[in-house]
Amino acid sequence: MKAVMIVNPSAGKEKAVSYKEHLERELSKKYDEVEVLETRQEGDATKFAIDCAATTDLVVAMGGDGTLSEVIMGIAPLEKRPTLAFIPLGTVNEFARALDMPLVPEEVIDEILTYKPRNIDLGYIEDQYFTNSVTIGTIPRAMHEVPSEAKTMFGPFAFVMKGVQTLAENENYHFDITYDGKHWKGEAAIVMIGLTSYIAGLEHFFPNATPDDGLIHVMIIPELGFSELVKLAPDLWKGKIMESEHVQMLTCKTLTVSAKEPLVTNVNGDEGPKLPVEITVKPQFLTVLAPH
Ligand SMILES: Nc1ncnc2c1ncn2[C@@H]1O[C@H](COP(=O)(O)OP(=O)(O)OP(=O)(O)O)[C@@H](O)[C@H]1O
Repeated sequence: MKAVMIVNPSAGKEKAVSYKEHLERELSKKYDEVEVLETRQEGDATKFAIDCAATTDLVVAMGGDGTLSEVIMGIAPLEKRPTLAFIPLGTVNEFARALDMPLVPEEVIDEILTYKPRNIDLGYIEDQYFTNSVTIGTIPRAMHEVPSEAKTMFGPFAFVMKGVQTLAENENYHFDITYDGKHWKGEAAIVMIGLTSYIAGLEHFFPNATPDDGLIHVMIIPELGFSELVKLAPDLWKGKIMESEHVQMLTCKTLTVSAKEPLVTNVNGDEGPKLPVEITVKPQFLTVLAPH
C-alpha cells in the first residue's frame, strides 16, 4: 500500500517541515511506501494530487484549508479517488473542526492510523469543489480585507472582529435565491451557506448539519442596526442564532444565488466566483480519515 504526503512548507507559521518526518515515520508503520512532496507555489498541491491519484491509496494534505482545497480540487473530479487525510496547520482549519479532529498537529499525527474512513459530502460551486462554506455579502467582502498579520496574531478571532465591525456598517443587498425549485427574494446583509456546522471557525453555526447529511444549509441574515447586532452576538456564540427572529434558515440540495449588486463569493475562506452562482451538493462523495 502507498501513501503520499503533500506538504505546504509555508503553512501555519511555517511549522509544516518539522511535522513532516514525524508523519512519515507514523505512516511507514502501515504503508509499504510513503512519498513526500513539498509544494512551492499555488497549484502544486492540485497537480501533485492528480499525478499520484491512480497509484496511491492515501493522500495526506499537510497545511491549512488552502492546501486541503487544492488537494480536493485535484482528486474530486477523478473516477478513482484515493482516501484523503489532513494534518491541520492553518489558522482556521474549518474542515478539521467539522470532523472533530484535534487541532494540535502532533495529536493528529499520533492518532492518524487509528482514524476510520468516512464518506463526506462535497459542495460544488461553478467549477470548484468545497468542503465547508460559501459566504456572500458584507462579512465575506470584509474577510478578503483581513491582513495576514492579523490572521497570524488573532487566528479565527480576526475574522469575527472584522465581521462584527462590518455588520454594523449597515449594508444591504437585493438577493434572488432559488432552492430545490422554491424561491426567496429579498434584502439581506449576508447569505451563509454551509455543509457542516462550522463557518469561519465558529462552532454551531448550523447546529443540525453533519458532514455527511447530503444537504446544503443556508442562513440569510438581514441588515442589522447596532443595537440588534449587540443582541444577536451572544446567540451567534452560543449556536442559537437560528432561533433568532431576524434570520431565515433553509436546507436544500441545489441552490442558485444572484443579486442586483456585483458581489463576489467567499469559498472556504478564500475569494470565490462572482454572482450569479449555482451550488449543488455531492452526497458522501469523498472518503476521508476521521476520528469517528
Ligand atoms: N512553498 C510555498 N511557499 C509559499 N506559498 C505556498 C507554498 N506552497 C503552497 N503555497 C500557497 O500557500 C497558500 C496558503 O496555504 P494554506 O491555506 O494551506 O496555509 P495557511 O495560509 O497557513 O492557512 P490558513 O489559510 O488557514 O491561514 C496556498 O494557497 C498555496 O497555494
